[in-house]
Amino acid sequence: MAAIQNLLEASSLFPIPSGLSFSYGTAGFRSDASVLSSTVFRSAVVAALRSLATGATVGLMITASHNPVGDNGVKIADPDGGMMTQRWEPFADRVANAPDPHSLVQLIVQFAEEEDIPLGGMKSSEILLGRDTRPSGEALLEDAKKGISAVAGVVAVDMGILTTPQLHWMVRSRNKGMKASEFDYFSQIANSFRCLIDLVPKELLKNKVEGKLIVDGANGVGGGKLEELKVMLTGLEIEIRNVGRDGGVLNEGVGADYVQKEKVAPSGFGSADVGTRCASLDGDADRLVYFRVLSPSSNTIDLVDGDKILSLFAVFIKEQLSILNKKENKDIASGLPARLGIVQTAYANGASTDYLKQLGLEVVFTPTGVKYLHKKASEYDIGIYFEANGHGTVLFSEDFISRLEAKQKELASSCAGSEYHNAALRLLAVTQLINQAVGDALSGLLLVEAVLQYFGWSIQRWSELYHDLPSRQLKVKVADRTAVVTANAETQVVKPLGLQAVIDAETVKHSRGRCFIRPSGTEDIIRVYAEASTQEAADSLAQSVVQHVASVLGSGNPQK
Ligand SMILES: CC(=O)N[C@H]1[C@@H](OP(=O)(O)O)O[C@H](CO)[C@@H](O)[C@@H]1O
Ligand SMILES: [Mg+2]
Repeated sequence: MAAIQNLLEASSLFPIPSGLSFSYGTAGFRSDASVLSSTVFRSAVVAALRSLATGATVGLMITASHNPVGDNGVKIADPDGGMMTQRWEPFADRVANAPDPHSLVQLIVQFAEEEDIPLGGMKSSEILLGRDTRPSGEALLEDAKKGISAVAGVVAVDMGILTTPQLHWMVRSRNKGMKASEFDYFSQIANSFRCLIDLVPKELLKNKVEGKLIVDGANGVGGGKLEELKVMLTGLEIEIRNVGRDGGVLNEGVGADYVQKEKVAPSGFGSADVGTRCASLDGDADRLVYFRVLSPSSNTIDLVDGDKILSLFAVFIKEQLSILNKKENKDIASGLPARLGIVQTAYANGASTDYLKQLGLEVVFTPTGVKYLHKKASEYDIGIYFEANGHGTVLFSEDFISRLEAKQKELASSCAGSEYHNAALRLLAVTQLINQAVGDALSGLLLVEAVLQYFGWSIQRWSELYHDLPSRQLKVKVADRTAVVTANAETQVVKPLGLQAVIDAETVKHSRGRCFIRPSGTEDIIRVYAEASTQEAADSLAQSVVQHVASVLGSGNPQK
């Protein structure tokens, strides 16, 4: 068949580098950019098959997020704008590692048969392509285009340089038959932000949140995009630094991952910024953390991480729901019942979980990686999920949105402008503002700003919602990280046998001690996380577990 011959010829131009193996991991394939040509080509083939299988538009993003500038990566967005279904990950792995074009094509033909995917070009579909600002992105994007055109019937639409969440948003919008350009993205979030600001209760306007927001763009794609968005915003003063134009290197001493893991101010921030509300994006702008520089003489910060962003959103949404469901609300026959769920991972600070539970909220845990959190959050009417590192969003079920729209209409005719009506309008604006496809630093940032204005809170007041337990994260390089197998949302080691008992024995030595280890899905290391009532105790717990891990698994080399 011509289609098969075509695929065979195209793939023979992309030999896989010898001695390497690729894994779809926590968030797509990532590696040194110089070895990724064949992986990107083959991932594009997988994306094309995915779009034929679903009969819908699929996305392919070239990014390595917070990794160093020399790395790159590729991930696939499913038709709903979320991460590619986990069911296809083993196939993506086999495709990436097939030793030669013949075995690759054989694998594809067999999979296409099993999944009933038409390979002969009888069906047509499209892939939206995006990339971040990495210098290697341009050439890799060309490789992706070749992968797509190797599959008959599928066309590539190059959307240019984008943040990862923009691409996911576009895929989702396209498949819903909605406008899906970058301008549409900016318009939707700028308009819904304006709507939330207009709905700030007048009596609270006097508590106006002081001063401007300063944003660290990680020298990545987010800073430039925020500059474009900024001109469409009213009611917010933003200064953007580390946009990547003045010689700064992507993710080097800057960005959300650095700020969250090192707990220091990014480069370009210093004594002049003490006390100011600051935020940091990661390299592809799907993560967001806030911080405040504490002292003119050091770069220590008060970190306001993903757990606190989650808590802020939870408090706000809970308040709007309780306004709508007030017993004395005579204007509506029934309230607006909603199942609100909070989703965290084991990296969530224990103090945040305690706080959220004290608010009476349902908190559940999943393994690391937004693909797990997102899925869990989508089981609720409103699901709020965040990783401590600042990746997360708020998901609203279709059913809840239609009930909310109906309620809004009902209130508009019975009591327009009442607190009930305003609460419904606020929730509707949140459904428009916060990215429904994936965690998005730009839309998350605008929701944080709108909620701070609503409450009239400074960053300091927000940060005082609860006090983080001191924590420490370390990495250990070991001979084979896959030797570690975990269970219970990664909080327990099941293999190697005996290691969990050793971790437990160290943990009980410390007041409020909590510690777990897991193999990273994005780096060739084991991560160690420890928490305790003092920083010294958290450090010492993490350090001693690092040593045990190294001695059980071989070759320890603790790094921050
Ligand atoms: C501790 C940590 O921050 N882990 C990150 C990191 O995954 P690892 O599997 O831990 O390397 O990158 C993922 C993708 O960005 C992100 O989802 C996750 O939270
Ligand atoms: Mg990222």
